[in-house]
Amino acid sequence: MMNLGDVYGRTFKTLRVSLLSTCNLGCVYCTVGDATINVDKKAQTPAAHFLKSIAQLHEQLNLETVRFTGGEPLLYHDLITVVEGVREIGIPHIKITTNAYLLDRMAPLLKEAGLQSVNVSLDAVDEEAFFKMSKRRHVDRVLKGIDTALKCGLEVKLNSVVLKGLNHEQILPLLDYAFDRNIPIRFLEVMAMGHLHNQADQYLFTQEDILLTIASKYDFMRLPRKVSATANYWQTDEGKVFGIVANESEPFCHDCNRLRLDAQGNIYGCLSSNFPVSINNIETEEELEQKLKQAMKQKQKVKFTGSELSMLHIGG
Ligand SMILES: Nc1nc2c(ncn2[C@@H]2O[C@H](COP(=O)(O)OP(=O)(O)OP(=O)(O)O)[C@@H](O)[C@H]2O)c(=O)[nH]1
Ligand SMILES: C[S@@+](CC[C@H](N)C(=O)[O-])C[C@H]1O[C@@H](n2cnc3c(N)ncnc32)[C@H](O)[C@@H]1O
Ligand code: SF4
Ligand code: SF4
Repeated sequence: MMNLGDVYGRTFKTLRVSLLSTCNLGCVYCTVGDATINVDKKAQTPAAHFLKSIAQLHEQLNLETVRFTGGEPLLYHDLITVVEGVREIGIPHIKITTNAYLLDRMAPLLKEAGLQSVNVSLDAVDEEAFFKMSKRRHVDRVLKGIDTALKCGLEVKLNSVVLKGLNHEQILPLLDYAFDRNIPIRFLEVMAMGHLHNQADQYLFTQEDILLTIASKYDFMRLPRKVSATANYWQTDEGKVFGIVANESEPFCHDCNRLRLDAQGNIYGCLSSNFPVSINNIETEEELEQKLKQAMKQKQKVKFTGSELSMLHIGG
């Protein structure tokens, strides 16, 4: 095991695994979304490839968390095998970020396989607003998936991207939906990438805008930020907690502990890096250490603005 750290003392403790790069929704702000499903399972990376890389990385880094993402991870053909595999490797926290369109069917199987936590991306509870954001009908499918996940005993959190003029009026309905069910919710500032990368300023609803909206209904105070967290959190006078991932107005690169692995066997030290570092065919610890050092150099300097990310590829 190696002690990898950069000049800011950052290490890799959370591995985000992009299982595939296709999706069944077409979120207007996303690099992935075009509402097409790649049904060719043979084109997807075999579970064994992911598990080999994850085991090698864990051996070097003593990972605390694996988070599956994509694309849409619930479309990955062998998800149960990779979740079970990660449990066997011994990584303590196994999580997923998903649009939950297929979660109703998958939640019990995932729980059984060892998954603990689900971040559900939900930008609206209203059907028309959901369609505007995701280009898909049937928000009820997502809501049913959330109910099933909760019933199975999975921890659930919500992620809601806010776009000015498209869904900002959903902030309070989303908040009330989450508060009623005691589900933590985080609002996400849009990052300047994907289809909107040139127009992100026009759609950006900032942390401050979000707080002003919530202040029209609730009184709240800020909570101390947890180390390496993506979100800032507040607590209302009634004891309900909500968060904001303020990628644009309050970047959180200074204690970032995340490493990304894609379906081609490449690692990236930063979500915004466009430079793949392949760990395919790595056999020795020394070789992997060199690759990890290369990836660590990709982390953003402590100050960055989301607009610097425009044009770059980002996989969840
Ligand atoms: N800039 C940046 N954004 C990130 C990073 N990790 C996640 N995000 C963004 O944060 C939002 C929420 O991502 P999630 O997949 O729920 O991950 P998370 O916030 O780390 O999840 P928790 O562990 O539950 O806090 C998404 O918009 C991600 O793109 C990161 O390392 N850097
Ligand atoms: C890329 S998605 C992949 C996982 C899954 N398909 C989902 O939507 O949860 C991961 C997270 O990134 C967020 N995201 C995607 N594009 C974004 C953008 N331009 N700005 C902010 N967040 C974004 C999504 O809302 C989601 O919460
Ligand atoms: S945010 Fe997630 S659900 Fe929406 S298009 Fe992107 S990958 Fe698909
Ligand atoms: S932009 Fe890069 S360095 Fe900054 S928090 Fe995200 S992954 Fe970490």
